[in-house]
Order: sequence, then C-alpha cells, then structure tokens
Amino acid sequence: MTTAVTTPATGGNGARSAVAASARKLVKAYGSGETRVVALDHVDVEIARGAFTAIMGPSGSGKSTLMHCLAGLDSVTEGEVRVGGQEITRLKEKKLTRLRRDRIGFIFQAFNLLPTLDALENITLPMDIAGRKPDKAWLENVIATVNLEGRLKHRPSELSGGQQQRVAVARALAARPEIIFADEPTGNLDSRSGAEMLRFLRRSVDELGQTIVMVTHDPVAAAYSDRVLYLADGRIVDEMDSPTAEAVLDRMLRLAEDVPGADGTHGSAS
Ligand SMILES: Nc1ncnc2c1ncn2[C@@H]1O[C@H](COP(=O)(O)OP(=O)(O)OP(=O)(O)O)[C@@H](O)[C@H]1O
Repeated sequence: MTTAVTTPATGGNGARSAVAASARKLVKAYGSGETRVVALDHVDVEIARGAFTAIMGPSGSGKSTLMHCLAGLDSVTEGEVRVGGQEITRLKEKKLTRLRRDRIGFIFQAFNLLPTLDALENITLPMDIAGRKPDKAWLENVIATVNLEGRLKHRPSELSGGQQQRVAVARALAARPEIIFADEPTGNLDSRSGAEMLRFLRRSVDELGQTIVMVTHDPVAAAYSDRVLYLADGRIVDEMDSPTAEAVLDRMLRLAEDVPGADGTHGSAS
C-alpha cells in the first residue's frame, strides 16, 4: 500500500486548497543496472495545509529522499510533485530556486546561521536576499512565538544551542512559507532544547497556521505532530492521526514484525 489520505484542513478560507504539497506515483531511483536503488517506490501522499506531519521509518527507508523531492531539492525519476497546486517536477532550475526561496522554508540539523550577523539579521536574511520587506507585525509575532525578543542583537556565538535553533525556526517562519520542511530538527539538541523546539513548531502550526513536515526517528518528537506517515523500503506502509509517543512506538514495533528492516536495524530500499 502506498496511499496516504490527507486529513481535511479545518477552517480553510476557500481560496487555498487544503493540500499544501502532494506527490503522485512518485518514484526516485539512484544509479542504474546492478547498483540501481529505488529510494521511493510509487508514493502517493498529500500534505495537509496548516497541519504538522511527521515522516518516520527505518534508516534507508526514503524519508529524506521524500522530503527532498517534495521540497524541489531533488529531481524525480517518475511521477509528479505539487507544491500549492503547482507541478514542480518539470520546472527549470531557475524557477525551482525561486520556488524554494519564496514558498518553502527549511530547518536542518545544522542551523546554518551566519556568525557575523545578529539574530534578527539572520532571521530576515532570506527575505533580504530576495529583496522582500518583512511584514513587521508578522515578524514580531514569529519572534514572540519563539521567545527571542531579548536576544535579537546577539550573534550566534552569544546564544545557547536551543536559542540558535529558535533563530533557525524563526528564519524559516519569517517569510511565511507555504510549507516548512524540517529534517531531524532536534537531532543535535539536548532533550530539553529539543522539547522546546518541538513546542515552538507545534505553536507555529496552532497559532500561526504554518504547515510543517518533519522527518524524525523519535516517537516523542512524532507525538507533537498531527499525523505520522510511516515509510519502509520506499513506500508509505502506514499512517497515524493524533499520535502519542506510546502509540507511535507500538506501531514501529509492529511494523518491524511485518516489514523486514522496519525496526531500524537493517533498513534497505533495494
Ligand atoms: N545520492 C544517492 N545515491 C545513491 N543512493 C542514494 C542516494 N541518496 C540516498 N540513496 C539511497 O536511497 C535510499 C533512501 O535514502 P534516504 O536517505 O532517503 O533514507 P532515510 O530514510 O532518510 O535514511 P536515514 O534515516 O538513515 O537518514 C537508501 O537506500 C540510500 O542508500
């Protein structure tokens, strides 16, 4: 089974679709002949707008590849990907770059902050590069959401790891992207900063209406989401709405019995 059905977004304004991004019959293969690896095997998925979606699965199951294809960071072998209704798989690199810059936000494990800029300058940098003026009220809202009001003039070296991560979150939120992709965003944080970060992501969905897709190995992190998609061997094999950490862990263990390698010990995607 490779189908995941979206949860309808509540309270839509009618003009925007309830789906922020989608993939249809998405195949991504690396290499050819003997060394060909099918990382994604006919994946159908819809990412609900204004919701927090977690992608889980064992190492090598295709999580990062799915995220990169949905974000227009990686080309696809077959199938189509849409962001906000726009088909992106056949876009030329220049248009893709613009789409990523204007409509997509990223949070990676490494925060990629510029050391010579202060927190506020780091937050507005993508908009400065794009020549866009930040919406002042929105920016203040984002900064308040991530609790950075007292730290805006600090450089990254003067901030704790958790604070730096919050700057990275604020940077992703500030431009009001259509969708934010977060790849193991808590991977390099201690558990307290990680929990803080996840609460901010949750708040940005609840209070700012942000759409977030997060790749994670951690059932506790996944429990902050609205919906968990489980990948194994390049396919979506299960999904769960309103997850709890216990339910996610239980499902992972059961999938490990059904799908060889789904316990994360020897995942393969061949
Ligand atoms: N550039 C590449 N060239 C060849 N194979 C690749 C490439 N990138 C990924 N793969 C393969 O595609 C499959 C899926 O990889 P992917 O990184 O998406 O998995 P993942 O679920 O994110 O793994 P992890 O949890 O370990 O980060 C793996 O078998 C991987 O070896």
